[in-house]
Amino acid sequence: MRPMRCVRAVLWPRLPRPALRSFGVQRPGQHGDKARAGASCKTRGEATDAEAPEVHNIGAGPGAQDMDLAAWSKLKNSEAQSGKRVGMAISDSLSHVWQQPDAAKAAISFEQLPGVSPGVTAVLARKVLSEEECRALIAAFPTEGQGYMAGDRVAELYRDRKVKSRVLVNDAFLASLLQDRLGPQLPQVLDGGRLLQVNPNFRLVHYETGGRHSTHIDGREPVQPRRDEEANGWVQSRLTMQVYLNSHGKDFEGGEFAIVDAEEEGGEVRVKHTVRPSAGDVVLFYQERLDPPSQCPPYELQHQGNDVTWGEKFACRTMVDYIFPDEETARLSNVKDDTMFSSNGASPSVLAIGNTIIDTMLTISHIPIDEKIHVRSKQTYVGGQGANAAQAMAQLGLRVAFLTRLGDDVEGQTALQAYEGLDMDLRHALVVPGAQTSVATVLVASDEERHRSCLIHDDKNLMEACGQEKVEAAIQRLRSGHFSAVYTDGWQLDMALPICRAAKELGVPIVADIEAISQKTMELAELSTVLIASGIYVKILAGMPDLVVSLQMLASPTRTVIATLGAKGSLGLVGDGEVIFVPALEVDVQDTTGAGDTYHAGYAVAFLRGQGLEEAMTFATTAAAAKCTTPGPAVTLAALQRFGLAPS
Ligand SMILES: O=C(O)CCC(=O)C(=O)O
Ligand SMILES: [Fe+2]
Repeated sequence: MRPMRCVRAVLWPRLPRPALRSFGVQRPGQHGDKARAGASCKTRGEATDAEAPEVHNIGAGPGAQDMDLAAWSKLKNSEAQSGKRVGMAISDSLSHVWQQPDAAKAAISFEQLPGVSPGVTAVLARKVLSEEECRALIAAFPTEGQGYMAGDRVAELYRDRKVKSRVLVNDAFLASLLQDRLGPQLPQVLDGGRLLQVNPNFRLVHYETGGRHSTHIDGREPVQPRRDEEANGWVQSRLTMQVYLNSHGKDFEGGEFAIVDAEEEGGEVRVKHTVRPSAGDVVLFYQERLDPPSQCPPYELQHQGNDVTWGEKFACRTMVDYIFPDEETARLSNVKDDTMFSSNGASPSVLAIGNTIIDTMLTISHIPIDEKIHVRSKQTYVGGQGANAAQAMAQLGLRVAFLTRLGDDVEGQTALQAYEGLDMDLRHALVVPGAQTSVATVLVASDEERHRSCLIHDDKNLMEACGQEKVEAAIQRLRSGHFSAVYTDGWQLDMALPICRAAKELGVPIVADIEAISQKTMELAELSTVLIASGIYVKILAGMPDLVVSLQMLASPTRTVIATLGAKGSLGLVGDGEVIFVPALEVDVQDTTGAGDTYHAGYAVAFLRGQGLEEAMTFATTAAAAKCTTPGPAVTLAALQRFGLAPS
């Protein structure tokens, strides 16, 4: 067994890096001669070609005979490093066609693309540009001059594409227009970098019948992060923005954007999903990764532009650049990128599933038996494990949709009002006619014994009410990319499990609590991306007496496991890394009710912000401490503010 470290340093497990993923250099056998024949899987960096060889005098490319790849990469990179702009702008003379920003944004719809490996996210945005805008852009395609490359020259330089022409343009207006329209969809933070810009260097592509772009993965640009002195950071792209300017079925047949799986160079290409593009559609997806855990499926999006079988297809492509604090951060990828796109706002959206229980806390002198006593104080709170976590996540700035069972009684109304006050999305709440909302009466004795007794009432009619419709609706929204994560408190599993199964299939992370052992909770543990449970349940789930061994058994490269240990703190592990211990904070404790649920909420928030294990555990610990300083089961905004976790 590895020794446990009391850690302040390990943020992410040190997984072996596959040799070919070492950064920014030639990847032998992938760009080389062998790859030249036909469709090639993992021709990484293939699309890393912001500079036109002709324009910048780079006399060869990965498809050319007269220069080896290392030389080609070096040249290309030195060009990209210089930040040179290529070609001219095409939107200059088109001011009359652009739509009003609000109307343009209102027309856009988003869907998450299926068929991607877990860990990859690809989003299709429809109607980002209007047909008129697209027509104008096509009409403005240069047919000669700087940045223009005819098809035969493209074929010489790039073995994987057959086009009529390809033109590089530098169009800052078009870039800012796209950034504005897609703004909230673009992850603000990715791999520890901040969104910088939609790159103004576009490649316009004109395919005619027989044209194609065969299987590849889009590379980052520049190949090596570029130092930006002014912004005091390192710049590199992370996302591809593929824009379609005319329509399948109308202007051309074939030519679909296909997400594929190709195990080997020249091997069988399995199509996982195809998009029939229409004018104005944009596909956004994560580019090449450099450090996925070796055990995981490929994280990059292998894709192709299918053969155009009739007509002419027009598309243009650019990328989205991020700025990183240092070169090393810029080089790495973060395995949690499945959280990167949110559908309608800058902050990620979480689907929380779990219990609502209206808690009434009665402070009394002692626990009465066969006697009548007066209550000193009475306070009612909206609690329940799921509710505590959901309310804390909302206070911490996430958009929370809450799937919970409520009766149509006064208590149900109280809960709904509290959730509405936090701006939660309540369309998934299941309000059961004639049923009673779960309630708990907590007796808190102020005598020396300090006994606490809890009386819970769950209405059978409530708990057994069929949630099928709500579950189906939630899954549908999950499929359309609406949620960045699912949180479950481990209860109401008749509804939570089907949703978690769908989330797992889609690669949406699942943060789960487990407080009971059953077939269902064991399945939940298996599905979870982040499993946080009290130490005792971690041991029972692993079937091991030792907590560290239990963590090691349950954790994997794709599953983080955290054991909470009350006032002691928490232990966490991901993959085969080192066990992290974060001690609890010492605070003036008023009430520990809901501290665990608040820890879950804090972890989910930090996780969605892309924080590593220790950082996220520290955040969660602080949130739990903030909770302990206030009475009631749900943390208040004021307490979070006092601990610096929410803006004042
Ligand atoms: O034209 C298409 O549909 C795909 C093009 C593409 O993948 C690329 O330019 O990198
Ligand atoms: Fe591509």
